[in-house]
Amino acid sequence: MRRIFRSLVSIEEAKQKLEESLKIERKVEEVSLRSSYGRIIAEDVYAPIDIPPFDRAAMDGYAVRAEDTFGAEEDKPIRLKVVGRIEAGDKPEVEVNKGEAVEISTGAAMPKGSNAVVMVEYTSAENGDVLVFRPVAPGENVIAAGSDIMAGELLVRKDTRLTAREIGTLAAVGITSVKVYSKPVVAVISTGNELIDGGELEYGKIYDINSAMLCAAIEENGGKAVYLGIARDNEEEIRKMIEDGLKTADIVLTSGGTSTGIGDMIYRILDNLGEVLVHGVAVKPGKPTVIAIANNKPVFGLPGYPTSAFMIFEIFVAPLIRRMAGVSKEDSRLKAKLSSRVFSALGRREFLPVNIVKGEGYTAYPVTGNYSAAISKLGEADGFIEIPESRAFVEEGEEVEVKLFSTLKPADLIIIGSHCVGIDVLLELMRKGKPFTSKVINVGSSGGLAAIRRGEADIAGVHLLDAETGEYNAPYIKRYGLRGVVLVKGYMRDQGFIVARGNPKDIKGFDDLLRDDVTFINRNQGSGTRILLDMHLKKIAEQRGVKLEDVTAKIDGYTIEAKSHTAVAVAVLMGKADVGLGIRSVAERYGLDFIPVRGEEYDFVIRKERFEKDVVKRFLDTLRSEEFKKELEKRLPGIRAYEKTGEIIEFT
Ligand SMILES: Nc1nc2c(c(=O)[nH]1)N[C@H]1C(S)=C(S)[C@@H](COP(=O)(O)OP(=O)(O)OC[C@H]3O[C@@H](n4cnc5c(N)ncnc54)[C@H](O)[C@@H]3O)O[C@H]1N2
Ligand code: MOO
Repeated sequence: MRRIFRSLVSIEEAKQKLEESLKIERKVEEVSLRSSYGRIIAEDVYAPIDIPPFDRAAMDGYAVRAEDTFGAEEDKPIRLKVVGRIEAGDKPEVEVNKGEAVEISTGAAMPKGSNAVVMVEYTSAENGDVLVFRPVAPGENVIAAGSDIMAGELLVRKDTRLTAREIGTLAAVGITSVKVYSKPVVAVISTGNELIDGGELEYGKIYDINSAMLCAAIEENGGKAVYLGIARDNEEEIRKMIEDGLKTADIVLTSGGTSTGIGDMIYRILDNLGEVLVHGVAVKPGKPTVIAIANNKPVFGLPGYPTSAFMIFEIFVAPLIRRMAGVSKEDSRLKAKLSSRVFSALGRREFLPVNIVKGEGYTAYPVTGNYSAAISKLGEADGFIEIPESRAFVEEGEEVEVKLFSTLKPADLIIIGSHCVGIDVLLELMRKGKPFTSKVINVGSSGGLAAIRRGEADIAGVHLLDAETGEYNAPYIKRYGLRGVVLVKGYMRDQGFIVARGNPKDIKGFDDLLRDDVTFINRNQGSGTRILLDMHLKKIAEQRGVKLEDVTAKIDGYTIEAKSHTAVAVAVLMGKADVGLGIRSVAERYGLDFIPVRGEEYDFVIRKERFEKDVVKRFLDTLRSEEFKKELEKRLPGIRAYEKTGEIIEFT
């Protein structure tokens, strides 16, 4: 029988159960000081000796009795008898008596009787004597014993993370090894027949994401990751790997196989090996989480979806590793306004990854789409917001608290708008100069214009076709009432029909879409490609003297909407459709044929005052460069610079 989650527990309940069943031990080990960087010291360390251990000369010169030099002047030097010489490292055998001096070098131990050093610059050697031209005060140019560190002083406090500075201090007092907390060992197992670890990707297979990601997250939090491999969806194999993990590790993590499907068996295995504390948490993402105790060790069955696995790791596993490793972490949070309304699952607390952009205050851009399955969304995010169980949505503009993954580093260049691979090439060329950081947020053309209005984006990439005039972008800037901005003409993207290789259905134009033997795949409403299609269909309707609906009704597949150019190409590749509209570069990537319809003008909107930014200037220079033009030709067929590229239209 399939197991349906009996009842979801809240995050707090799950943590409580884990807390009650776990005895957290912090193990300690001794490591050499030289290899202790970044470790957490497990003891208070007191200085066993004074540093410096003896009075020592701070300058090259002569060790003297300060009193003997009183009254010395440039034209009335005092003569002292030189009775010896001490180098750094020597044990001083001589003594300085009244009227005597000892030649001394920086770092050498001061001889008995002396209490100051006259710098060599203010002396002159003469027949075994030295003439002193300036007086010194007692203690001058001498570093007193214990003045740096006094024996018995606390040097480094327990639980401190050792950096170069602490390590230097410990080295000063002769410490060569330190007690540090052992890194908790965390075993990582991926499960799933579909997973492979590099190599050629057969259809149906995917590369293992979770193990590499989790191993890094373990190290980030102060643990030691041990990767055990990929277990097939086979109860025996998974159980053996978990048992191996339990033998060597303090914590065992699996990912995948936690849910209720046919291949999902982690629950059963852990139920046999130990005690399952939690099966199902009221959280999104990460609902099908399993937490168990086996051999007195915690075992976490993380969900298979990468973002789900990561968030559950952050919520439950990371704090546990840090406690065992003695690592502390400041939560860093900030308040931001939400860029657009988001819907959330009632009854589950949602941890929604967001991207932070600074305009007037901070704006949080939620990642879009099915983010629990999409790893790249997590890579782009700066942190996440928590949406309570009781909320079905959070409104655009509402203030939210963002918990940051790490310190927020504002990017030098922020581009928000419609996605285009041409931008990636442009940024790559810009990077040949001075290094800079950039953030590209893909929220569609209209989202880009909104970000320009709010002052969040330096640059917005847009391709909005005005159905009335057939003109790109400029009509929309007017319609949006944007002022103080410029439209920089970008490049052309060839739009056309994507068809199977050899064009077996002989598609020549829009009329062919109405044929009975042709199946079409459409794009989503609001996309530029869809507007282009409907513009042409309207023309056909006018020519034939019928309504637009009569034309669209004749197209098999008009109501089937793909969300991206790539999705259109894949539908054609798999034979689900004969034809779709999209850009040439995607058709070529999939080895499909392409019949051009028209060029789409992809442009950039920039606030005028941002032209003062160096990176914005460089962006423009690169856009207009011959190199960019060539690089586009070489790498992105169907995206091309043209005579208008770099032209500027002002909107005042
Ligand atoms: N009928 C139901 N189906 C699903 C439910 C449900 O409640 N009822 N829950 C969904 C939710 S929510 C999640 S989250 C996932 C979690 O499922 P599993 O933990 O059983 O994981 P799998 O099915 O094995 O994998 C899910 C997904 O992730 C991919 N995956 C797995 N491991 C890796 C890895 N190491 N690297 C990259 N990708 C990985 C896997 O191929 C699947 O695509 O279940 C939903 N289904
Ligand atoms: O719980 Mo699943 O992790 O929503 O995607």
